[in-house]
Amino acid sequence: MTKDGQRAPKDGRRKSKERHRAPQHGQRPRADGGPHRHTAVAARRSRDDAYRAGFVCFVGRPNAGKSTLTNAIVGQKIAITSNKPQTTRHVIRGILHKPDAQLVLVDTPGLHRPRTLLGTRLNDLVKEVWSEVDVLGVCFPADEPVGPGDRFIAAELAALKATVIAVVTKVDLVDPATLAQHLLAVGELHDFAEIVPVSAVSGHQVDRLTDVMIGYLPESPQLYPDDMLTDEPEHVLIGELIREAALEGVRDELPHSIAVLVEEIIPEDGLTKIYADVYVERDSQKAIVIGARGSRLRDVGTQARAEIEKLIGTRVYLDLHVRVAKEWQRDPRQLRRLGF
Ligand SMILES: Nc1nc2c(ncn2[C@@H]2O[C@H](COP(=O)(O)OP(=O)(O)OP(=O)(O)O)[C@@H](O)[C@H]2O)c(=O)[nH]1
Repeated sequence: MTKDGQRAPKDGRRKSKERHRAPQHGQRPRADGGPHRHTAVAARRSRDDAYRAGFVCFVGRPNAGKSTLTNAIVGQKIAITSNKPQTTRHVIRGILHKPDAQLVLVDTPGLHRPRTLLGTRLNDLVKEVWSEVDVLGVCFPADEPVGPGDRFIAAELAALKATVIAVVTKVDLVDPATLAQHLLAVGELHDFAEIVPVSAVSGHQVDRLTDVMIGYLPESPQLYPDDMLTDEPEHVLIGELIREAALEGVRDELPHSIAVLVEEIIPEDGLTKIYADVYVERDSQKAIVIGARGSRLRDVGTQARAEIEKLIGTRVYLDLHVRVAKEWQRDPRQLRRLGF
């Protein structure tokens, strides 16, 4: 990036290729799983046990712990997490492979009362996913009392065809008596098929939750190849890692104003060059993200680069550019451009 924020000419840069192509959520993909599929799974399966596969979605109010739980189940950092509500914007899918089952996790933004066009789009997205999955895990954080946000979600559950399970998250943060009371309060919200307390941080009951959810999946052939952990395109995952780094330590109102668009990914010998734009809504926000003499943006770059290197396994050169897209959360054209 040059001093006035302009980029060098784009000559010679190739557009990135998406690594995996897979069907949209809810849509059954090819039974042969495409070119990477191993045949070993079929052989491992015992003839008596039905193989189960299907889609599971965690829902819940913002900050309920959905992304952390998704990561704990899939065992790799796929959905980004942060302690700011509404971090998750994209539907990100993690895939858990077991000898007798395949559990496909769809991660959604928290459902909330919308205040902007972005809010409305996010809620529509959440409901679209709900109508397509086999199991819905509604997350209730154990360290916060059941409140209006939870009741708002519970009221939306009645008409669904999916099996609805209550997941009481973050149980490591409360004592047994508080947990017991919380479980009772949750039980009164809806006629859940099961109520499972878990801690994604300590790992407590994560395996049990997985088994419970698999039990409610339909009998089905394997849906995805054995080695696939997510079918999100690489540029989306990279954009999310940059956004996560940009959210670190900024003022509370800023997270909702940050969006990231990865423009180009250029693999070279052992090095991947990544060019990305960080969008904010106002000039004042741009100054915050860049920091004094660019110090903050440098930190964001350093942190994001380390995470991206873990994800793609090569050294990374990261070029970040901060741009202002005025009021992008309310502007349909801008929202489309930013992928919403
Ligand atoms: N102690 C503890 N903290 C947790 C646990 N699960 C999540 N958290 C923390 O809670 C915060 C929110 O977690 P996320 O997984 O980002 O929540 P989310 O529901 O995906 O949030 P949105 O993206 O806003 O919808 C983060 O700071 C997590 O580290 C848990 O089991 N124990």
